[in-house]
Amino acid sequence: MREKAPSFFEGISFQLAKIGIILAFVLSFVMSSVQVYIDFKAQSQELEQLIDRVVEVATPPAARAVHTLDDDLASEVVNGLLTYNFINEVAILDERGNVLADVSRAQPANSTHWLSRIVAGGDFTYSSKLKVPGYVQDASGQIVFTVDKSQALSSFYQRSEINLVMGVLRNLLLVILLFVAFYFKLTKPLVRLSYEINEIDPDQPGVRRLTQLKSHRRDELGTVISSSNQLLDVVELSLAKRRAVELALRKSEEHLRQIVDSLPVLIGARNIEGYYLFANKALADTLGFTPEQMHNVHVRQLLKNSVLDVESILTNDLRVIKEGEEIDVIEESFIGADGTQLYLQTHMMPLDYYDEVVSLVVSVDVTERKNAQAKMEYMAHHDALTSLPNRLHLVERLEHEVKRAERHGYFGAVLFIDLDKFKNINDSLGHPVGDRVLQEVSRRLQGAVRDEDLVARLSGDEFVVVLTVLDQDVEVAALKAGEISEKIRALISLPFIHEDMELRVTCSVGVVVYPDKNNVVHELLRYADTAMYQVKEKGRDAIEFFNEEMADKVSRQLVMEGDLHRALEDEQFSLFYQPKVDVNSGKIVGAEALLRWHHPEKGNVSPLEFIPVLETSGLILQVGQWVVEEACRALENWSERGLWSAGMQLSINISPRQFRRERFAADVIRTLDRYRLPKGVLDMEITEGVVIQQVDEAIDTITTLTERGVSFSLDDFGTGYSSISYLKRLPVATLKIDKSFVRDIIVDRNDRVLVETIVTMGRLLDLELVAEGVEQAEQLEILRSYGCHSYQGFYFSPAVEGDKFIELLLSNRAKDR
Ligand SMILES: Nc1nc2c(ncn2[C@@H]2O[C@@H]3COP(=O)(O)O[C@H]4[C@@H](O)[C@H](n5cnc6c(=O)[nH]c(N)nc65)O[C@@H]4COP(=O)(O)O[C@H]3[C@H]2O)c(=O)[nH]1
Repeated sequence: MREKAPSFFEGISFQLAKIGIILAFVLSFVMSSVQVYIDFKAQSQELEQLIDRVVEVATPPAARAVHTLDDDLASEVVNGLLTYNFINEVAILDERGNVLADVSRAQPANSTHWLSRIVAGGDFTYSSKLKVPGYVQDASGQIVFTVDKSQALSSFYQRSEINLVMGVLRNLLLVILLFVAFYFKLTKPLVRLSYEINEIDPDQPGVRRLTQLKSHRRDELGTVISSSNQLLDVVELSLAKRRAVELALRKSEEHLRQIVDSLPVLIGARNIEGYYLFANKALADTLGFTPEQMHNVHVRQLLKNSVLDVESILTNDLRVIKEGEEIDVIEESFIGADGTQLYLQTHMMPLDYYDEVVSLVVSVDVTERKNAQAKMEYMAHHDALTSLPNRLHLVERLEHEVKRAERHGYFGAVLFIDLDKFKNINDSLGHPVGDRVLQEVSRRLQGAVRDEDLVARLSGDEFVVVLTVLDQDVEVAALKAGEISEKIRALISLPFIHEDMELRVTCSVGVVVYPDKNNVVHELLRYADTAMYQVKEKGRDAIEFFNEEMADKVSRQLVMEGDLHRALEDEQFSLFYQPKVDVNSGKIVGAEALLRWHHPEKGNVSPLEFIPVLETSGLILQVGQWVVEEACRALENWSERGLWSAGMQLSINISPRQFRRERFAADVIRTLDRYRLPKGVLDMEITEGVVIQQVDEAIDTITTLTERGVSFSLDDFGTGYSSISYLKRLPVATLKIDKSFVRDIIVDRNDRVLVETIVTMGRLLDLELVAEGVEQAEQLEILRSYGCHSYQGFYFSPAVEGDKFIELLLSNRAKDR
C-alpha cells in the first residue's frame, strides 16, 4: 500500500521550523533576559549616581536655606529638584522637622508601575541630612524626595521593549527563512523521493530508478538516493532469483501434482482432527468431488456414505500421527460416489506436511482383482454351462457332508446320474441344442431336491446329486433316496420342447448311501458311478443301488490298478501286431500295434479290461509313452532288416488322455528323434471322442506331428459323431471302419448302407479306408466292392507277437518276388 503524503503540519519543514521557533524563542528569551538584566543593573546604577549627584547638588543650598531659614531658597531648591521628571515630591525640613518648603507633582499615569514595583521595588523615598559646614551640630535639617522608579527606568523599558520586539521579529524571520530553506533543501526532495518510492512497482523494483538530484549529488540525500537505487537493483536481482526459484518450484509442484493426479491409486492426507488437507484426483473422483472441494472437509462428512466404520479410520489416523506407525489395511470395503462397491488395499503412514504431522493414506483399488479372484474361485468350483457346482466343489462339499453325517449319526445318499444316449441329441441336433438340454436337466434336478442338497455336473452328461440328511435309519434313508431318484428319473424323462419338437431324454441313476465302511469321497463317487454303469449295462433308464457285487468289481479294479503300477517296471507289457492288408492285392501294407499285458498270475489280461483302468489311474501316460518307444524300436529294427518297405505304416493307439496332454506332440517328436526311421512309417489312431471336445487344439497337435511325418487315423469311425463338417477340417489320412459294422455286414442291411456311406464319404475326402474285424471272405468281398482300401481281421491274422509278425512280413516279402 502506498504511503499518503504527509500534511503541511506533519512535514519535516514545519517540524524543523517549529523546533527552530521554540529554540529561537527560548534562546532569545534567555539572551534578552540577560541583556535586560544587565541593562537594568546599569540603569539602576546610573539612577543611583544621578540621585547622589542630585543630593550632592541640592544639599548645600538646602542646608543654607535651613540654616538661614530662607524659605525662598528652600522653595527654589525643591522646585529645582522637581525639574527631574523622576522626582515626584520634594520637601526640606528644619531640624525640628518643620517643612521649610515642599513641592509635589501628580504622578503621571504610567503602564509600567506594576513592573517597576516587581523589579525595582516601586517608588522610593530618599532623605539626606543637611549639615552646615562649621557647625558642631550633626545635622540641622533634612531634604526628603520621592523617586518615581517607573519614570526613572522609562528609557530602560523602552529599550527593552524595542529589543524584545526586534528579537521576536528576528526570530520569526529566521524561522520563516529556515522553513523555506528546509522546504526546498530537504522537504521537497524528500517528498519527491517519497513519491518516487511510492511509484516503485514492488514486483519490479528495478524498473523505475530514483532520480538523482543535481544539487544533492554530493550530500547525504544524494547518497541515500544512490544507495536506494543500489538496494533496488539488489532487491530486483534477488526477486528475479526468487521468481525463478518460485517458478521452478511451481513447475515441479505442478508436475508432482500431475503425477499424483494421474496415478491410478487414491491418495489423501488427513490431519489429526480428521480433516482432509490433500486429495488426488482419483480419490476425489471416486468420492464425487474435486480435489479442491475436499480440502478442509472432515472425514466423517466425506466418507459417511463410502465407509462403514469411519471411527476406525480416525483411530488408525491417530496411531499413525501420534505413534508414527505405518498401517496396512489389507482389504477395505468402499462405496464409490456412483454407488459401485469397491475394494481398496490401503497403506497409511505419517507424513511431515508443512508444520504438522499428518496421515498419508494411499489406497489401491483391488476390486477387479478381487472380482477376478471371486470369478476364478467361482469358475474353479462351477460348471460354465449350467453354473452348477463342478467336481471340485462336489468333492469338497461331499467330504464335509460325510463327516457331518458320521458325527450326527444320520445317512445321506449320492446319486450318479448319466443321461441316456445324450450323444444322439448332440449328433443329430447339434451342440447348442445339447447344451440347452443340459441346462434344462440341471434346472429340473435342482427343482427336484431341497436347498440343502447339492446338484453338481461332473462332465458332459454326468450329474451328481448329494441328498443330505435323509434319515437316522439306513434302510429308511435308502428308501427315501430311491424315491427321490425315481422322482428325478420321472422329471428328466418329461419331454423337452425345442422349436415345436418334443425331445425326450432318459437317465440312468446309480445310488450309494453314506456313510459306510468306506467313506472316502472318491470311493463313494466311484461306487455310485459303478451302480450307474450297471443300469447302462442292463439297458438304461433305471435306478440301481450300489451293492456287494459292484463293490467287488470296484475292488478288483483297485487291485488291477496296483498290479498295473508294477507291470511297467516288471516289463509285463508287450506289443502284438495285427497286419493291415490291401483289399485287392492281399499283401501286408502295414500293421496295428496292440498292447498286451501278461499278468504273472492271471496270464493275459484283455486290453478292454485294463486300458480303462490305465485311463482312470493316469498310468496311460507312461504306458502310452512306452508304446510309442516300443513301436519306434520295432520299426527301426524292421527297416534296418529290410522288412518294412516304403509306404508301409505301423499304427499305434493313442488314448484320449494321452493325446490331450500338453506335452504330447513334443514328447513324440523327441522320441522320433532318437530313432532312425524312414519318413511316414508311424501312424496314430485316435477316436472321434478325442477330437470332438477340443477340435482346434486337436488340429494343432495333429498338424504339428503330421509335419514331422506322423500320419493320423480316425479309429472306430461310425460309432461316434461321424460329422462330415469336422472331418473335412481334421488333417487325418485314414478312416478306420469299426468292427461292429463289419461284423454284421453280410446279414444287416443297415450296416451295409452305413459302411458303404463311410467308404464313399472317405473316398470323397481322399482318405484311406481301413476296415476292422474282417473274419470272413464274404465280408472282404463286400468291402472290396465298396472300394475300401485295406482291412484288418482274423480272416488274415489276429494280432501276433513280434517274432511271428516278422515271419508274416518275411512271407509277405516272398510274395513280392
Ligand atoms: N472280434 C474281432 N476282433 C478283432 C478282429 N481283428 C482284430 N480284433 C480286435 O479288435 C481290436 C482292435 O483294436 P481297437 O479297435 O483299436 O481297440 C483296442 C484299443 O482301443 C485298445 N488298445 C489296444 N492296444 C492299445 C494301446 O496300445 N493303446 C491304447 N490306448 N489302446 C489300446 O484296446 C482295444 C481292444 O484291443 P484288443 O483286445 O487287442 O482288440 C483289438 C483286436 O484284437 C476280428 O477279426 N474280430
